[in-house]
Amino acid sequence: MSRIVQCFDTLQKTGKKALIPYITAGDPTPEHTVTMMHSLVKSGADIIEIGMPFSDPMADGPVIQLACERSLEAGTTVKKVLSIIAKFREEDSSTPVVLMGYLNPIEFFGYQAFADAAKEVGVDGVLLVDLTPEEATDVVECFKNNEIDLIYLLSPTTTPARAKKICDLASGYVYYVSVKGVTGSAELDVDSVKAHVDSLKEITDLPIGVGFGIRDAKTAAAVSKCADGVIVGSVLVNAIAENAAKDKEYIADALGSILAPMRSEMDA
Ligand SMILES: O=P(O)(O)OC[C@@H](O)[C@@H](O)c1c[nH]c2ccccc12
Repeated sequence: MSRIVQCFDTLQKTGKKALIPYITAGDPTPEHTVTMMHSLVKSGADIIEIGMPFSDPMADGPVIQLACERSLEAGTTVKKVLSIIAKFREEDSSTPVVLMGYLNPIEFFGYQAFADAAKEVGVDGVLLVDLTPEEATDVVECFKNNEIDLIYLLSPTTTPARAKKICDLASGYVYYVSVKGVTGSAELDVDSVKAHVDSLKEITDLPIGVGFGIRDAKTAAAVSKCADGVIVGSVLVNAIAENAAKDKEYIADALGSILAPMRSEMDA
């Protein structure tokens, strides 16, 4: 059983929902990330989504675009991201880690080489934003052979037929994007999310995580009532930006103080 499957299994037994924070690896520098990851776990994260910085992050709004810029500026490479995960694993062997990224840098690294290295350092899942189910086959094999879960995005505009096709390829969980648009959106309509998640539940048994536009504890709790997990990115990344000049413990605490209230409100 993969760490991700196990995680959702345990949560389900205790009636809890997954809290999945996102940060960009290497933001503001590669030296910061591991400390931040441990702080996120301490503050209630069940799974951590780590972004691999990319120069042209099409699905990201300004907050995460700038995080990618800071990270690339600080010299973060795919190799460096993998070494960050290895370092995190020295002290945490249980929290699932999902690497999120765009195909270009990974294609350059080599899909098989990347999947092998990701497995080696303890990555549990990958979310490749621009990997379409049509072109997925050989790429998918590289990850499947390494027992790495492939997380796919479903959006409000995904047709039921396509959603079914994607869910059949996916493992671990599926990621329902709550709004049309990019990361860091302001508006999320809980009723519409609930309706979409309910209809996805009819076509898949995989857990459903919901992300985009969740920035406070109240919204996190409301969304967690209608899904299996909530993903929170830009509000954390924004706190990194605001405190980028401070030391890493300070930033790690700042992240914890955003995440912890979400955890308590979700569990209340
Ligand atoms: O930032 P938000 O609105 O809280 O949404 C989470 C999101 O940032 C994270 O999951 C993510 C970062 N980059 C992405 C690109 C595509 C899909 C998802 C993502």
